[in-house]
Order: sequence, then C-alpha cells, then structure tokens
Amino acid sequence: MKIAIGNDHAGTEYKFAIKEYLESEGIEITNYGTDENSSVDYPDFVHPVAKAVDTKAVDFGILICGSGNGVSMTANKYKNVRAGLCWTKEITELTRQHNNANIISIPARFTSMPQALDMVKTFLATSFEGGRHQNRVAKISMCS
Ligand SMILES: O=C(CO)[C@H](O)[C@H](O)[C@H](O)COP(=O)(O)O
Repeated sequence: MKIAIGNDHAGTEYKFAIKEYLESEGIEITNYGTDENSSVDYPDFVHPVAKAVDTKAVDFGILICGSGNGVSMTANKYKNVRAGLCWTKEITELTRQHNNANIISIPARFTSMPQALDMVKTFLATSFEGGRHQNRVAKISMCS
C-alpha cells in the first residue's frame, strides 16, 4: 500500500505522528506536507497529494489542516479524488463504505491525536461496499 500525506502548519504535529505510525506498520508513505509550524498556504501542500491520488500513483491520501475544510476543498477539485472530511470513527467508516473515499481529511484543531490516529487506522481498514453506492459514486465526477 502506498500513501501520500499533506498538511499545512496546523497539521504538522499530527502528520509526524501519523507518518511514524504508518511507517511502523511497514506502509510506504510520501510526505508532501510542510514540516514546519510557521504559517503556510494549504493548497501548496494539497496539490501533490491530490495529483498522486488522482493518477493512482498512490492508493490513498491523508490531508490535515486546522478544520479539514481547506484541504478537502482543494483535493476535491481533482476528477478522481474523493476526499472525505472525517471527525469521528463512524464518519470515517462511512466515507469509505459509501463514498469510496480515497483521501481522508483530518481537522487537527478539532480532533485529538488519538482520534486522528484511530481514524487513519479505520480509513485504511475499511472497504467500499459497492452495490447501491457504485452508481452514486460514479455520478460524483460526471462533470468535466
Ligand atoms: O482552510 C482552513 C480553514 O478551513 C484550514 O483549517 C487552515 O489550517 C486554517 O485556515 C489556518 O488558519 P491560520 O489562522 O492561518 O493558522
């Protein structure tokens, strides 16, 4: 499994913790996020992740910012990206099961570190259900 991770300054601490966990599990992770705590513009650290997911260069993306909204808005501009904003375990499960999300967006300023790590584990361990959801997901990217 290949994963790309991106974050702005609000997500740096969480990025390092998530990256350390995933590497301890033997997962290959490419870091496109800032490693600093000084203020940056989140789109600059989302585009490489979204491009990697959009082109299937990686299997999944992880994006972290303060609210999770900025990184989600940016990533979802890509045709083949489905970035789900998650703040509970159940929402994380549902965005994989129903939306076949390939990016999880984490609101660092509104979730605890244990919550964030649990959501990442849940995201990667949950499969898309297909069935009635397949047609719905296909309609997401009907626009050019
Ligand atoms: O886009 C965002 C808001 O929805 C992200 O959460 C950013 O992390 C946030 O805007 C950064 O805010 P700051 O006051 O510049 O640290």
